[in-house]
Amino acid sequence: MLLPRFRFLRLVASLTTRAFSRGPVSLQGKAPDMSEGNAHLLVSNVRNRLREIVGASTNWRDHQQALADRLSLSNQLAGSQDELPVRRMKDSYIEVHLPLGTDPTLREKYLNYHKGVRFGRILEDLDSLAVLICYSHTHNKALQRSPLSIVTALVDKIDMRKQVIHPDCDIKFTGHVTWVGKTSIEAKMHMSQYHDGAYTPVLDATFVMVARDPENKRAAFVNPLKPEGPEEEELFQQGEINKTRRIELSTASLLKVAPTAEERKIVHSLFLNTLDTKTVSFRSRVLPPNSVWMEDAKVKGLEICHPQERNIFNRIFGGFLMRKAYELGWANACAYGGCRPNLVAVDDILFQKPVEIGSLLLLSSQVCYTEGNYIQVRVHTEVLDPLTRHHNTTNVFHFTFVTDKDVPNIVPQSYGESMLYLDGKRHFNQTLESQ
Ligand SMILES: CCCCCCCCCC(=O)SCCNC(=O)CCNC(=O)[C@H](O)C(C)(C)COP(=O)(O)OP(=O)(O)OC[C@H]1O[C@@H](n2cnc3c(N)ncnc32)[C@H](O)[C@@H]1OP(=O)(O)O
Repeated sequence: MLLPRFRFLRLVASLTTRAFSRGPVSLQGKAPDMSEGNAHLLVSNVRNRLREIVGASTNWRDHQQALADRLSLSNQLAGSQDELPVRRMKDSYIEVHLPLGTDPTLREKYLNYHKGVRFGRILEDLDSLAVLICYSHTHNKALQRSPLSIVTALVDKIDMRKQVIHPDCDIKFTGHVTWVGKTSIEAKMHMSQYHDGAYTPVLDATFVMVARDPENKRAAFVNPLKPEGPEEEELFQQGEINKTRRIELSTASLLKVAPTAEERKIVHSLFLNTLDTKTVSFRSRVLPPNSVWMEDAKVKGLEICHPQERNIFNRIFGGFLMRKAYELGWANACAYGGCRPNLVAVDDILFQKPVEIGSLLLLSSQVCYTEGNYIQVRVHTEVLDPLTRHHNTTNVFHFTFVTDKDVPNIVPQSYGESMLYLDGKRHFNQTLESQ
């Protein structure tokens, strides 16, 4: 059962996102200008299109040569943002189809055991689409290849509008650039599914991508964006607000500053609830009824990063990392709740460092916060250097799941776990607010 407030917020959100769901808001129902040939593109063609844009190798044995070829594009980078032509939102608008209803072979790739759609696959598609949107925004007709390496920096938010994605109905993705900084781009995407004679919204996603030089070493300028009309102005302003919010959240991170007074009270109350009243000891702890120690709500995994999962810049594809993290997080939520959870939101996926091909990637998922029938899961990934045994964090993922019945309360024991709990609570509250 959904929390009453949550249900109300979802309704508000579906009204506010309706304008976006029609495509770039300034188009007023007219077909977008598809001068770059992105009309009626199939998801299966997106990656090939990306390979063409950057000149990526299709065989691993050629990747060194492809990298060397890209190096020569460095002199095509703009020296400043002012040198680049201004773009409109409709310049980057794309519409991409995933014909699950009409292509049974494709369906097999997306089908899960429970006759639903593998959400991890959708995450991969969204990541590729976000990159294509950014290349459409930065497209320069005079150049055969783009000198820019566009990478995923952040999945700001993915809000589910529907919990069921049918495996046998066609899917449509639309999206475009909504905000631009100097070297970063915000892209919003919308996914809908054809069911009962009409396309209905399934999810809204906001990604932040960063442009780098051909070697993926330094940031590179991107074309400015000019919003047209009040609705595009609003989307652009929202992009500014999102940027400020991200800076504020990062400043207030529990990794940097102490919890607020309110949060300290929560932690202390959790601590008091676990004290053994029979002993006068801070050490003796008792698990309250219908609760699980945080320590017992982890699932871990390992991926060996093979060349097959590389992106167009010969690093591990961000979508692959998201799929693996999502599936681990889902499995953890499933084991924790004792039933099949549904995804409510993906929030604040940070791509801190690229993952090199050949890396040993350790994934660790933790149920970090629960409330009623909601489970907040954090997945942390790090690369292990087997020679030096050094660990390096590459990504942090946050997923909110809902189940049909209330789940046990998660209880932190150590101070570190309490911070994870508070961080999970912050993400959960943010999810509720944005719905
Ligand atoms: C062939 C089949 C595959 C086809 C699909 C292709 C898909 C390709 C997409 C990918 O797979 S990318 C792989 C996953 N992503 C990564 O590996 C990125 C890993 N992270 C990094 O490399 C760096 O953290 C990153 C480049 C994102 C940022 O580096 P820095 O922190 O040094 O950035 P810098 O300080 O130079 O700032 C550059 C811009 O990024 C912005 N930025 C940095 N971190 C950010 C963040 N976390 N959130 C939002 N914006 C951020 C920053 O504000 C600034 O924007 P503006 O110039 O517009 O002001």
